[in-house]
Amino acid sequence: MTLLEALDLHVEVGGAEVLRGVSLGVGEAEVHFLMGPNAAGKTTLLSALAGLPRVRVVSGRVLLDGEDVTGLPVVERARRGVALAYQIPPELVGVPLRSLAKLVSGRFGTGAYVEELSRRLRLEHLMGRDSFRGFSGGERKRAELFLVALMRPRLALLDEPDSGVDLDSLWLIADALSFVSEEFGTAMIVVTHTRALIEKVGGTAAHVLCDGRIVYSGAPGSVAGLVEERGFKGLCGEADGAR
Ligand SMILES: Nc1ncnc2c1ncn2[C@@H]1O[C@H](COP(=O)(O)OP(=O)(O)OP(=O)(O)O)[C@@H](O)[C@H]1O
Repeated sequence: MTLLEALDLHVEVGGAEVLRGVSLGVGEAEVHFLMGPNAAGKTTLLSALAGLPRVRVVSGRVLLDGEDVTGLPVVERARRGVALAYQIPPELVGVPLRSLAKLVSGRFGTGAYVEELSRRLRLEHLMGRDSFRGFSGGERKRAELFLVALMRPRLALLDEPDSGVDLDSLWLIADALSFVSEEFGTAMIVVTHTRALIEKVGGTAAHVLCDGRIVYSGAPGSVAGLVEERGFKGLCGEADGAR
């Protein structure tokens, strides 16, 4: 059965329509990439799927395991295995990363993976420091992915897990995404602008969102190649012309 289905979603943020009819299906353990120009609505889509109150679903539905969860709050969706990683994680003063990892892994039964994941993401030297406090951009992104992975979600919604990271961190993040997908069978929607990440992870499909609509979907490598070749301007412009 399809794990997650978005059906003709129309979503408003701050009174303006941002998503204008998005439909998307994600099966168990599938990895989907979401690409698109700035302000296309990628974060808004993840927020709507997670159930964040900052966005308002005007029409359309979100189904989880075939059940309509459109009206369910974020905690209820989290209980059903949906985890959302923000673009900018908050600093937690007085809470070392090790304690946070212990708390999360204890709750989700993933204690056996703390060491392996912290090693894969090269976080060992940060485990004693306050979570996210003074972390570099790359360290933040790696630490956040670490915590989301420890939740062993059924569906991870990852908003630019590679933003601002150097090439070494990019490979670590790609490796961790593949590991989590294979080891936990976690399905993912990953927002990214990075072709190298998509090619390294592989995955099921990539989608291009332009001005609140998905205009292209296909095999991850070929969609990423198309984006590089024609640019969002070309792709989004073409879709506009076809309407
Ligand atoms: N609170 C708000 N009030 C009004 N407009 C908003 C609000 N939050 C977001 N928007 C608008 O919604 C649109 C989509 O934003 P969103 O963050 O979803 O884009 P995105 O595709 O994730 O962009 P980026 O690649 O830059 O992260 C933007 O035009 C943004 O300015």
